[in-house]
Amino acid sequence: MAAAAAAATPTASTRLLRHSAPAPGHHQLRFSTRIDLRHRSAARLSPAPALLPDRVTPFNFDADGDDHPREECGVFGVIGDPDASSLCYLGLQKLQHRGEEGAGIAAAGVDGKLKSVTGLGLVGDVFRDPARLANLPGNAAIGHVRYSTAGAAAALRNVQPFLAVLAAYRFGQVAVAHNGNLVNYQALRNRLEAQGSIFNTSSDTEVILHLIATSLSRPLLSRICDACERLAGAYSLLFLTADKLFAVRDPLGFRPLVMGRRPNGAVVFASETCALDLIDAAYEREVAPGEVVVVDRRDMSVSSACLVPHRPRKSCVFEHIYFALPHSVVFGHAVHERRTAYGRALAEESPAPTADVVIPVPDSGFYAALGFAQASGLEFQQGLIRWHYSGRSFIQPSQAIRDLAVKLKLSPVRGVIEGKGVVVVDDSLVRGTTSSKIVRLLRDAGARARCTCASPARRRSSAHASTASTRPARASSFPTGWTSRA
Ligand SMILES: O=P(O)(O)OC[C@H]1O[C@H](OP(=O)(O)OP(=O)(O)O)[C@H](O)[C@@H]1O
Ligand SMILES: NC(=O)CC[C@H](N)C(=O)O
Repeated sequence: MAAAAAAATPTASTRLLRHSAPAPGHHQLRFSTRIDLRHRSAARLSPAPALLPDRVTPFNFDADGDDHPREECGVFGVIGDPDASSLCYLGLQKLQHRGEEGAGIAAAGVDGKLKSVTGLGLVGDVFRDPARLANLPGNAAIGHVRYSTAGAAAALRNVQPFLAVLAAYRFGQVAVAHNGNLVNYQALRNRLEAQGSIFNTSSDTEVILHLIATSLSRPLLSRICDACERLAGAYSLLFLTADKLFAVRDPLGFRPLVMGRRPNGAVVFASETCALDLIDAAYEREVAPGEVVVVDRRDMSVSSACLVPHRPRKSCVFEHIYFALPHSVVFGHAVHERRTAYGRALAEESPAPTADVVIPVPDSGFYAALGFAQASGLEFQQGLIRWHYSGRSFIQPSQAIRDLAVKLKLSPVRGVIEGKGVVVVDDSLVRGTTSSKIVRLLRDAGARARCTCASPARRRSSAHASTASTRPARASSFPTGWTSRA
């Protein structure tokens, strides 16, 4: 059929089409390719470097001036387990803190057919109806929780995994889940559209599928490598086909991706080790920066390929400061140990000899405050209570809602702080929404509060995406009464 279409259509045309009448909640994308060979040959002769924009920012910034980093997203994949989609659901629940805008799972059935279910909102909401998981049989699945970097947050079509049919090729269906931000995606998209590709979403992730579809390499692994070599920015990716699961990490290792194994031999990939722990998968190792790991479900063989020669890592420090859960191991280091060390450093740089008590801004400020208290010999107390029915205030969509969310989220414990010199330690300040509210909360509760932030101010941006040299909080955004590390 694709050949007939190609004959009828002289121009190159790569289509990513939604099924004409998708079932409610289903987001199945059809990727049919009609390509003019002359056009494609010409494109192959031109150089294919990663297309870099003139200016890149450390984090993705919204056009509406919402200048917070939007780099999270969680990916999870399992292969070789009959309960793959249920395990995926649990893994995504554990990664919920990495994205609350949308969630989805794609699974490969025993017949080799891929199906996906996606929806807006939390994992529990998307899969509230048990029929949705039941509709995803098979022993391999990948999943995604989204915190958008490109493309509308509230659009179902942008929720991953994307499921595409490479109709003109024997590879069949491919599903993809992506954590990261492609800084050259607009340039790539412009080029692909000029060559006839038709995009179905406004997500940067979709360019990866079009690059795979238009690559002339064989087999699919080579196509994936070919596509990834054109990407600039951050990508930790999971691809699922009828018989394989591919895990890919960008050459600089911006975003985390780990690999583990269940007692029954099933291989698991996740953004954070906390999701492995939950499903009794033993942590084996990180997917190395620039590596592609391939697991074949027919014999469960695991092989590895290298995208590009080794380059120095540029892992995102914000993973350790805020994004990841404290019991995860990220970039080979325990997150809670890193946070405690940041708190100790803060105490050394800004001692508080006259304070009575140290309190954290829960949850993610906990270990930094503990480190501060340990290093300064001060009492450590829970002076703010976190209300857990609200999501992470940092990832709420509008400022007005964020303001109310902080009030809803944090309440002072008057008995702990009243009349005392209180050192308040938070892990990070992004917009200052939380910190400015805390100053008023604590003053009203009768405390003499000194508010501190365990992250140094961000002094400069680095190329591509958030990196170890990027400081997450901006000095200019620090509200009155707050200090940070130098
Ligand atoms: O300066 P802001 O824009 O307010 O963002 C920074 C705040 O957001 C984060 O907490 P979050 O509400 O996500 O809760 P958590 O620590 O429990 O994850 C972070 O720990 C800070 O408290
Ligand atoms: N935060 C992320 O990793 C988001 C993935 C992808 N760029 C999206 O916008 O959906």
